[in-house]
Amino acid sequence: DLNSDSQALLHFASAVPHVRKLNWNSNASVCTSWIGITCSDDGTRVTAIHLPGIGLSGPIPGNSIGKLDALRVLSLRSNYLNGNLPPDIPSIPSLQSLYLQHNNFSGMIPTNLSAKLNVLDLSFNSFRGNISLTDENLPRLTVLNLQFNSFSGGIPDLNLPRLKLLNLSHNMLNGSIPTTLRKFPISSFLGNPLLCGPPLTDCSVSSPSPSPIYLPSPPTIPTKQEGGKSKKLGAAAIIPIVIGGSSFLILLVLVFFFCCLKKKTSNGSRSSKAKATNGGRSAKPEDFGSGVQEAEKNKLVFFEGCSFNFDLEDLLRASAEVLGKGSYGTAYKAVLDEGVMVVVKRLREVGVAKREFEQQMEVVGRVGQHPNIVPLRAYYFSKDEKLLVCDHYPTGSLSALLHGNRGTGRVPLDWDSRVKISLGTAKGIAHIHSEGGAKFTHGNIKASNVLLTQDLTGRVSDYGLTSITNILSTRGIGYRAPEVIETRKVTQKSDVYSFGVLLLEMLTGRSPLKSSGHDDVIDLPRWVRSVVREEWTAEVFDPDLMRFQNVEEEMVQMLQIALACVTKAPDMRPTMDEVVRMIEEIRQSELDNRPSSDDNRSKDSNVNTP
Ligand SMILES: Nc1ncnc2c1ncn2[C@@H]1O[C@H](COP(=O)(O)OP(=O)(O)OP(=O)(O)O)[C@@H](O)[C@H]1O
Repeated sequence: DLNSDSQALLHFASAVPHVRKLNWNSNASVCTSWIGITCSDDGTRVTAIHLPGIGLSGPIPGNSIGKLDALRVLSLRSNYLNGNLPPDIPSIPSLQSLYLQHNNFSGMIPTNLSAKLNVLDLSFNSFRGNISLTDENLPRLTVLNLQFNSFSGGIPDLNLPRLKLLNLSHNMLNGSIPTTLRKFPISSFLGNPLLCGPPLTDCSVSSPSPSPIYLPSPPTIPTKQEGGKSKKLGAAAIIPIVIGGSSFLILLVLVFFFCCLKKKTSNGSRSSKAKATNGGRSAKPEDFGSGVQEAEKNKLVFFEGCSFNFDLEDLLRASAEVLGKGSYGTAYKAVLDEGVMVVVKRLREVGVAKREFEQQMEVVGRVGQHPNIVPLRAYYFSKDEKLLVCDHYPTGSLSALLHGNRGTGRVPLDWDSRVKISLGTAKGIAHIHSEGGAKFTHGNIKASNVLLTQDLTGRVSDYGLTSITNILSTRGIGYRAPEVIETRKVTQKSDVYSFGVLLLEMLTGRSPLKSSGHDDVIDLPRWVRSVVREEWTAEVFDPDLMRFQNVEEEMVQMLQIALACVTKAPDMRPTMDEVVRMIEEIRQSELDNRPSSDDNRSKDSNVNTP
């Protein structure tokens, strides 16, 4: 009964030290006031325990939680629990979901498991021995996550018809992957150098090459304070910088004079045709057509499949509004005669010749054919003007949705939408990386470059511009990987870092850029790591997210992914394909275990959720 449940819980709380004090006391109601406890509808039994990241440490005593024989969900993930898992816990007959990831449990998995288990997540622990699971004892299993442990031996031939998500990666498993499990993706098995067979390399190949291993830093494990030291430059480095800098300045002044002179003499140029407004004011000096010469020779180049029916003349006649000034140039919203809205980006400082520009546009056009990418519709190149044309997205960017309109009527972006946008964005970047070739990067991943469709699908914009403009966005500095700050070279791994910062932004609700200017930058990864080090992970999350129930587990999983992406060493970061798979796993378990996150749900309506 409820009394014996509360006695067992008090025994657990007194035996297991915890940093964050639990408010469990025998005088208060277990069901309505004890933190982390959910009861059955009639309030007679404890059905779920959610105690993620509260600094629980040491072993769990037997005869404590194991006595809660109406328990359906147990989530003790992201603590410091260690020792063997008491066998009476996974064998609780009613247990459906067991989340113990990111602790330091060791020993073997107990053999007697609840036949009702639906989710078993023991990942990121030190469990060892064989994976002693059988079909018979787990007929309902849909999620099995054992990644990052020390399991050894062969994988049992599990025929689990309901299993949707399997992750055995990064263990010490060997032998051939059973045929029943070969339908799972390669990511389910990576990081087991002695494992072979589809989807890994064929077993006939003598020694399968070890797959790359990256170790995401678990949020509750303290890491060393990051060195904030700045390197001093020696004279040998300063002299070329000074000489280079001065020559560049002189060149700039000359170019400026030349441009002024040229402008004065080019009367009657097309610029007079363009009507541009900026919040109702004329924005003549900013007209995106002012550099267009000999329009008949340099027509707009449309990409294949583009259904737009306008030409350069129409574009230059359109009324335009400045959307914003970015590092690569100014973006205008242009309304064409038929009411069609497009965005014209006027590039500045294009550092390549026409041929190279066209080649890059070919790649950009090809890469843009994906549901999570803003396709480029057309471009224009002449000596004095370079324009890119794409669709206008009235819903705006992720940045606007997260940080804009902080007033009272504001509707915060809910968790499910954030997961959907993150997954879409990750897929878009992964596509850019695979379709564009190993050297092709986005180079400027940030929340204002993730545009949203009406149904909140994330689409990545502004890709592939770093190589033609030779500009590193100063506005994106808070998203920039540490190695890019040193080398000024963007890579696919630096895109992964920037995406990690974007995930942190989405989780914390904090922007890595302060609106007051680009010098004022928050180092989000450093801030998050420091809060996590203080052992209270929940503090990092956006207060707007805290009102959605039963999403903490997913938020912590997403935080793990973000922290893996912002690992300092580029090689240790996952690839974007891996990131997509990791987010999909969250999405999948979310779909399997939880109705959508709306704030009206009753506390007990989804006890199957961590
Ligand atoms: N196609 C579009 N539809 C709607 N809004 C857009 C579109 N393209 C850009 N924007 C918005 O216009 C503003 C200016 O965009 P722009 O890309 O020029 O600069 P940025 O993203 O702030 O910086 P950067 O040049 O470093 O990418 C941003 O707020 C961006 O979200």
